[in-house]
Amino acid sequence: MELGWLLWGAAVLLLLHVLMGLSPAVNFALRIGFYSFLCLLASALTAPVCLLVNGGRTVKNMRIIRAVVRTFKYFFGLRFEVKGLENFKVEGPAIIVSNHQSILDMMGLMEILPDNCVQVAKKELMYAGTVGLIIYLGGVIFINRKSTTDAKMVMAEVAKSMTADNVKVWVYPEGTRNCTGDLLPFKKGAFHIAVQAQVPVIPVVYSSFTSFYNPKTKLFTSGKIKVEVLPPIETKGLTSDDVSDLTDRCFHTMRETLFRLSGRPSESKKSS
Ligand SMILES: CCCCC/C=C\C/C=C\CCCCCCCC(=O)SCCNC(=O)CCNC(=O)[C@H](O)C(C)(C)COP(=O)(O)OP(=O)(O)OC[C@H]1O[C@@H](n2cnc3c(N)ncnc32)[C@H](O)[C@@H]1OP(=O)(O)O
Ligand SMILES: CCCCCCCC/C=C\CCCCCCCC(=O)OC[C@@H](O)COP(=O)(O)O
Repeated sequence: MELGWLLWGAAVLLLLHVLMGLSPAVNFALRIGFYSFLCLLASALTAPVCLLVNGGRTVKNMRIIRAVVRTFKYFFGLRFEVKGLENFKVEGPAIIVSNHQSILDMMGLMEILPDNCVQVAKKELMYAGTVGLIIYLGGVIFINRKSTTDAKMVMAEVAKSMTADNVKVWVYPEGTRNCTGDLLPFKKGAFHIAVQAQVPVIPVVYSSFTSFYNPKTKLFTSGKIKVEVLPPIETKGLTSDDVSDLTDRCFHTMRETLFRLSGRPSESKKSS
C-alpha cells in the first residue's frame, strides 16, 4: 500500500516535470498556481497559530507571518541580496514606500519587514480566502481604491494612529502591480500621511524581476533580487504644500536606484 502511494507520488512529480518542460505557459501557470496554493495553505496553517499566540488582529502576528513567508523563496529558487537595512533603524514610526511588481513581492516584503510594520492593501484582498484572513490578522490597513474620499479618510486615521501606536506603515505608492522594469507615477497618499504625521519616508527598491519573471512572456525561472533600503527622507516642518515635491523627490530617487539595481542605463545617462 505504501509503495503504491510512493509510485503515485513519483508519477505525479514526473508528469508535472514533463508538463513544465512542454511550454513556458504551462510552466508559468503551474509555478504561479503553486505559489497561490502555498500562500493559501500556509495562511490556513498560520492563522490558528496567530490566534493562539496573540489572540486576534495585531501587528505582532506579522513576526509569525514573516517567519513562514521567508521559507517560500527556497521553493522558487529565488535569492535576495539586501543592502541598507540600517536605514530602518529610525526611532519610532515611519512610512516605507516600495515598488510593486507582482504577487511574488510578498516574499521580498517579508525578507526585510521590520518589526511593528503594517501594510496598506486594497480591500479586495480581504476576500482572498485564508490569505485574506491572515492579512486581516496581521493588522493590514484596507482601503477602498474605488472611493478617493474613503481611502483618504482611512489614510488620515492612519496618520493619527501610527504615532500613538508606534508602527511603521508600508505603502506601495504605484497603487497597483507593475512588472515593466520601470515605475508608474506615484500616488500621493503615502506622502500625505508622512507629512500629516511628521514622520520620515523610507524608500525601498527591489530590482526588476523581468530577467526571471514576466507574465507577458510567461517567464518564471529562478533568479536573484537586489534590494536596497534607502536613507530616510525627513518631513519635519513640511506642510501639505510640500507633498508634491516630496513625492517627486522620492520617485526620482527610487527610479534611479531601480535602474542601477537592474543594470539599466539611467534616463539622465541615456540623454547625455
Ligand atoms: C503565512 C502565509 C502568508 C501568505 C501571504 C503572504 C503575505 C501576506 C501578509 C501580509 C502582507 C500584505 C501586503 C498586501 C500588499 C497589498 C498591496 C496593495 O494592495 S497595492 C494597492 C493599494 N494601495 C494603494 O493604492 C496605495 C497607494 N495609493 C494612494 O496612496 C492613493 O493616493 C489613494 C489614497 C488610494 C487615493 O487614490 P485615488 O486614485 O482615489 O486618488 P488620487 O491618488 O488621485 O488622489 C486624489 C487627490 O487626493 C489627494 N490625496 C491622496 N491621499 C490623500 C490624503 N491621505 N490626504 C489628503 N489628500 C490626499 C491627492 O494628492 C490628490 O490631490 P491632488 O491631485 O490635488 O494632488
Ligand atoms: C473563497 C475565496 C477564494 C479566493 C482565492 C484567492 C486565490 C488567490 C490566493 C492567493 C494568491 C497569493 C496572494 C498573495 C497576496 C498578494 C498581494 C498582492 O500583491 O496584491 C496585489 C495588489 O497589491 C495590487 O493589485 P492590482 O495589481 O491592482 O490588481
